[in-house]
Amino acid sequence: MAKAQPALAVRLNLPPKPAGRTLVIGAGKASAQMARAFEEAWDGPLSGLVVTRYGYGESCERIEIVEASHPVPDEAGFLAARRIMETVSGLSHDDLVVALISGGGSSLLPAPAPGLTLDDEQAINRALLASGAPIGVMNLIRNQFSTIKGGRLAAHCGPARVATLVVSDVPGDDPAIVASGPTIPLAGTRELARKYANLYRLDLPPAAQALLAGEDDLAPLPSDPGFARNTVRTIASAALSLEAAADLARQQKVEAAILSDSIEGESRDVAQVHAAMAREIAARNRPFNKPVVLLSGGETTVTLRGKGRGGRNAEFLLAFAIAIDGVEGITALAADTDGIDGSEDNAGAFCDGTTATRLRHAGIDPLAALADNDAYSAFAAIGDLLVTGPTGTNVNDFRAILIR
Ligand SMILES: O=C(O)C(=O)CO
Repeated sequence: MAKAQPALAVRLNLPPKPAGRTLVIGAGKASAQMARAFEEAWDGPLSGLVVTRYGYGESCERIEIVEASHPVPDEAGFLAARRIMETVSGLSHDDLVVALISGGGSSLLPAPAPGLTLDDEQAINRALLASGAPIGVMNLIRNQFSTIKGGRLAAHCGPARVATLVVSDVPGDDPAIVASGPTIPLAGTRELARKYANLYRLDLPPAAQALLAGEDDLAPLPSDPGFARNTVRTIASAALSLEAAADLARQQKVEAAILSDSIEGESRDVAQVHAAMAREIAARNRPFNKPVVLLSGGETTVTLRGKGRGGRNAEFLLAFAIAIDGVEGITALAADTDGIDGSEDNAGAFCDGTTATRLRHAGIDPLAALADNDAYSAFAAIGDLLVTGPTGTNVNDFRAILIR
């Protein structure tokens, strides 16, 4: 067994060792790497189970890693959620549960509420993914349909203490939203969920509609006394990744401007604003002097209208490429930091002022590709996809726009 590293333990801000057992549970695209880091840092006995996306596993010595489906849940996730609940059953006041939570956990931990099936939970996820709703709204709605989300897992751990370590991929870094907060109660009522479901015209299965039409159930509240000893620490976030990118740019003698770590909105609209800013800098040196790199993060959304392939970052970049068509001196990267942009095999893509022309030369009409939500195919055709494979972290979107 590898020797524990106290320095890493301090950096991860780990909880003190308990008098009783230490159980590690977790879910998300970064959870396997978090489990491995935890094993390296923890000086004491432990056991546990975490679930991550297919292909995102790591080899751990003492924590079992299970893989399951994302973004639409499957049977493997369903079984993992059940086993995680069993792992934290019957604990004592002296035990410690360490929850390793990162984005993606919502679909990796399906646990349908009474009256719903896994099929229903899959249908709910598909409806949410196609709706264009921001993640805060999606997860508020998901909470209504789950026996594990919204703090229900933490409630099940009682009377043990729960220490949650979070890698945040949500705009604003509210830890209760990351992975639908299995160990952190989320403020939000069924009435609010109903309103959002109507606003985003969610096509929910009948059993989910019936459940949503009913009264609030007994979801734990943030003020529940059972949570008084629990702690939550965010150990990585978009803000930190943007600051690291800015430092790197400055080392290369390029000024960096962090626009925001929490940009939300329809990808193509967000692209228009970023493109307008980049063109303004390219033409007039305002609001920043060249050379500068504009950095931003958050989570944009795509309202599906077409039948093409591609995630929100490729869609952002296709709209951006159209908006800077022919402009010199602008180069952009947009990617999902977990290594997978939506459901394809790319993290994102690159573009510049020649992209739209190169697409036309390849026989692709950029506007038609955008209308069909087919940005992946477009960038694949000209060899401008960014393919990293799973990165082991997940702090959401990353955009870098260099203006020289
Ligand atoms: O809820 C999730 O799974 C997300 O990806 C956001 O954290």
